[in-house]
Amino acid sequence: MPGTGSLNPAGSHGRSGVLTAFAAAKVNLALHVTGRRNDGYHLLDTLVVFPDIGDRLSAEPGDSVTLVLEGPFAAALSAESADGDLVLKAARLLATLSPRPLPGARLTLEKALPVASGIGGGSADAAAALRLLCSFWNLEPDEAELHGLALQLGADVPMCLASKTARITGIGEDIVPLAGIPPFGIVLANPGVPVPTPLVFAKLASRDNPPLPAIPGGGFESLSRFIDWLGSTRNDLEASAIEAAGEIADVLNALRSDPDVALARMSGSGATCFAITGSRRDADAIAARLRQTHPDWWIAAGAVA
Ligand SMILES: C[C@@](CO)(OP(=O)(O)O)[C@H](O)COP(=O)(O)OP(=O)(O)OC[C@H]1O[C@@H](n2ccc(N)nc2=O)[C@H](O)[C@@H]1O
Ligand SMILES: Nc1ncnc2c1ncn2[C@@H]1O[C@H](COP(=O)(O)OP(=O)(O)O)[C@@H](O)[C@H]1O
Repeated sequence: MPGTGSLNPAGSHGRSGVLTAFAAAKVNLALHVTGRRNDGYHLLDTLVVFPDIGDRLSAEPGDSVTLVLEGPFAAALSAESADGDLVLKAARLLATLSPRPLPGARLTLEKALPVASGIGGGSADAAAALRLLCSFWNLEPDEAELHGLALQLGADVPMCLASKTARITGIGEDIVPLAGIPPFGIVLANPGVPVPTPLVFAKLASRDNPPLPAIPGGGFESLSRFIDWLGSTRNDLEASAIEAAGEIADVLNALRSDPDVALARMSGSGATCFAITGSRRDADAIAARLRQTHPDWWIAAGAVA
């Protein structure tokens, strides 16, 4: 089921011998940059959600570990070395845990999320690969060991391994699941410009910003209360991302001009922006309108449960 696949440790069985997992997009509803470590990595305070919009990974028996890319954004990845794909990197790293040789796995990635776009598609794929191959190879690392492997693959991979609404601090490793956020619809829109994450961090004007405001202990009693709270938060990477790719401002303007959008902001280091709506139905309607005016943008609608 979309939205939960990468959460499902066992993956789900399809046709015989095939395991599948869903790799949900990661959306930073708020992202504060609060400092910088000595190694140059930035300290974050971020609230992430995982809508039912994402990639799909499957594994079936094969002679060796191979990856086939399919789907709308397969070409964007094929241009890069297949060896460098985070799915294969995750497979190689996981295999180091096994004292015995492991059987081959023919992996297929249905790449639906745009690449290098601030919604952690590669990180979600890597996390899905870890979960899926644990099941495929009958490996049972404990959660701490898996978390350690995930962090070696990228700062965003541990949160994608959890794939649950959470407040994240550190560089991405300190994960506190958050309950009490009402469900909402979401629209994702990307103008088709890849934005390299290191460039956006490098362009930051300020690296010591205040953390997220307090989150009410009992959660938010309504979506409008949650939107009010979000209104007092920021994405500290937005200005430097817009400096790198001015199209992001166009996406934000287009989303904010729709009367059914409650709040619009950039996710991660961009260029994907999100809009929060009252329901999935509103999100579908907004996405349909946006496709009329911007047929060249990648636009997806979904929900956060
Ligand atoms: C900005 C965020 C917010 O969730 O999302 P994306 O825009 O990538 O989706 C993440 O922190 C991105 O995490 P991820 O994409 O896994 O980063 P990595 O591959 O580990 O790092 C790529 C590069 O980004 C910079 N980087 C990344 C994370 C961080 N906390 N501080 C950094 O300075 C570093 O220059 C690093 O070399
Ligand atoms: N399966 C994958 N999907 C996306 N990107 C990948 C993948 N494997 C490796 N990468 C590399 O990771 C980089 C970051 O990708 P991605 O996770 O999509 O970015 P972001 O976190 O900004 O959305 C890409 O530029 C690409 O070179």
